[in-house]
Amino acid sequence: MVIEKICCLGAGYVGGPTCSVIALKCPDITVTVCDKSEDRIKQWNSDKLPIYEPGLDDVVKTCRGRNLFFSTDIAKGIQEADLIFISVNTPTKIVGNGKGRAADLKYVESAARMIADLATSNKIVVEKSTVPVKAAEIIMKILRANTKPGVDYQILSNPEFLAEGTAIVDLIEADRVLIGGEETPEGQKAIQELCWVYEHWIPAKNILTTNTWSSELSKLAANAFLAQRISSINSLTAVCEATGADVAEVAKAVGRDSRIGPKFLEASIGFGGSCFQKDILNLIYLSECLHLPEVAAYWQQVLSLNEFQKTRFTRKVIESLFNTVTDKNIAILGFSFKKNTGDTRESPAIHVSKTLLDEGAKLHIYDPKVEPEQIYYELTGTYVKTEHENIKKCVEIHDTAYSAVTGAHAIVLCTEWDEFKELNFNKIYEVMMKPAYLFDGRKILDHEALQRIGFHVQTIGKRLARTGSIRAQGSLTMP
Ligand SMILES: NC(=O)c1ccc[n+]([C@@H]2O[C@H](COP(=O)([O-])OP(=O)(O)OC[C@H]3O[C@@H](n4cnc5c(N)ncnc54)[C@H](O)[C@@H]3O)[C@@H](O)[C@H]2O)c1
Ligand SMILES: O=c1ccn([C@@H]2O[C@H](COP(=O)(O)OP(=O)(O)O[C@H]3O[C@H](CO)[C@@H](O)[C@H](O)[C@H]3O)[C@@H](O)[C@H]2O)c(=O)[nH]1
Repeated sequence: MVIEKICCLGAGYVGGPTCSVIALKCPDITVTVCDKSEDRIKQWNSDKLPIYEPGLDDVVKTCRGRNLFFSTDIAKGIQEADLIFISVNTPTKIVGNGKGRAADLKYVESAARMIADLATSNKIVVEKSTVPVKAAEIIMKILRANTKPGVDYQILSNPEFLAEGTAIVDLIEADRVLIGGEETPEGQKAIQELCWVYEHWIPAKNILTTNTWSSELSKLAANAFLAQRISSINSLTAVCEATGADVAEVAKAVGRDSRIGPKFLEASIGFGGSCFQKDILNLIYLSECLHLPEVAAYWQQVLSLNEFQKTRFTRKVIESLFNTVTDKNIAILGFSFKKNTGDTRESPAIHVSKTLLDEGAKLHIYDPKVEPEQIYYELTGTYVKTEHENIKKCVEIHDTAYSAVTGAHAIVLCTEWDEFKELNFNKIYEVMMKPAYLFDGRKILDHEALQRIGFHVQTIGKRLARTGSIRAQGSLTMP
């Protein structure tokens, strides 16, 4: 089979950018991205795309209407396609068996059932969503139990490794593409067909093929390893603050060992995003189901350390502000889980903001890409506007960082947006309450320069020397 038409179920952070890049690099293939959400598809077809991702607008503008289409007509998409990506969400279960840990596969299952109902010709079905090991078996069972005469399915696993904020570059210059399939001649043929799609721009040596279960597990393993590095360096921040070591210096020295490498060793207030926690919980649940409590406990510690880090940082803020933030104005700079995305899922800024609100603070939040409604949603758990009225009494969303910090007792920097490095802190110091506190949760500012201006500065993994101009009002170190 030559792949002429691809359909993708799920027009989210993965389906949208991935298929846009496939359309860009494969002008001979027609790509249709389908979603059951009319609103989302309307946005993909508008000038304001539903997600912010550097470079995405240009790719979509080049291909949309040419060989890239966004549609709610799932039936047509499925029927016409030779190959179907399943890129639906796989959140952590919130009820029932395995709640709080297992992945909820209801959207994957419903996508498989739609394909089974609607397909009238052979399909290669590709699991792109992140799933527990053996999830492809569920898709296989549903499809093969409902096969119509003359329709044959091959199921592949092709996990996605893009990171938000760098998705387009990650897709175009992928370190590797991973494709798992059945160890049968038909399975191997399907793998080769998907390889052919990627070979339009990915060197063949960077396309790894495995069996289905290795592919599924590799995705969980990659995220677990990445998150483990962050928890490892974050665990040392507490040691640095207590001893006078500087975590940036430690990370540099450790990362120079070519066996360890320098990437993903940035200490922070903790990792966020929709993937790390969810996928490690998934791995923990899998380990428990396989009666491997030691393995489960090992990965659980990566998550526990992350919670500890978020709590430790927030406690530091409160303790420094004389152990009370009641009625104090706190400016929160950055609300997304990392720079260059408007995504707030599991953002550490949510933990910081909720804790400060519980302690009675008034928050002034600024983020260059997160919509106010999204911030209110994260703080209330609902998009119902009338339910936001209460929180609006203590949370104000600002259009600029300067407006957010005016009259603030403290600034808490939660996301490493580049524009925060360019702020005029002399001007900011003037408009803040005194003593003026600044907590840099991302280690991106020039702390010595801030101290010279007069700020009381605290950061992660480094005990800052008190300069002459500083009259320390709170404890500078964590217990
Ligand atoms: N966000 C990332 O950076 C990232 C990276 C790699 C892998 N992943 C994985 O990819 C998957 C998708 O993640 P995401 O962030 O794109 O999720 P998302 O929530 O942004 O998008 C999922 C979309 O699927 C749609 N959908 C659900 N069921 C559907 C159905 N039956 N038919 C059509 N559309 C349907 C939803 O309406 C939603 O728009 C998850 O498994 C995630 O773990 C995410
Ligand atoms: O040294 C670091 C690197 C990252 N982070 C934080 O870790 C979180 C996740 O960052 P990142 O991994 O860059 O973004 P994600 O979009 O969550 O991407 C991860 O999760 C995706 C979904 O599975 C995978 O595809 C990617 O490969 C994997 O990097 C963010 O809060 C970052 O601020 C740190 O604190 N220190």
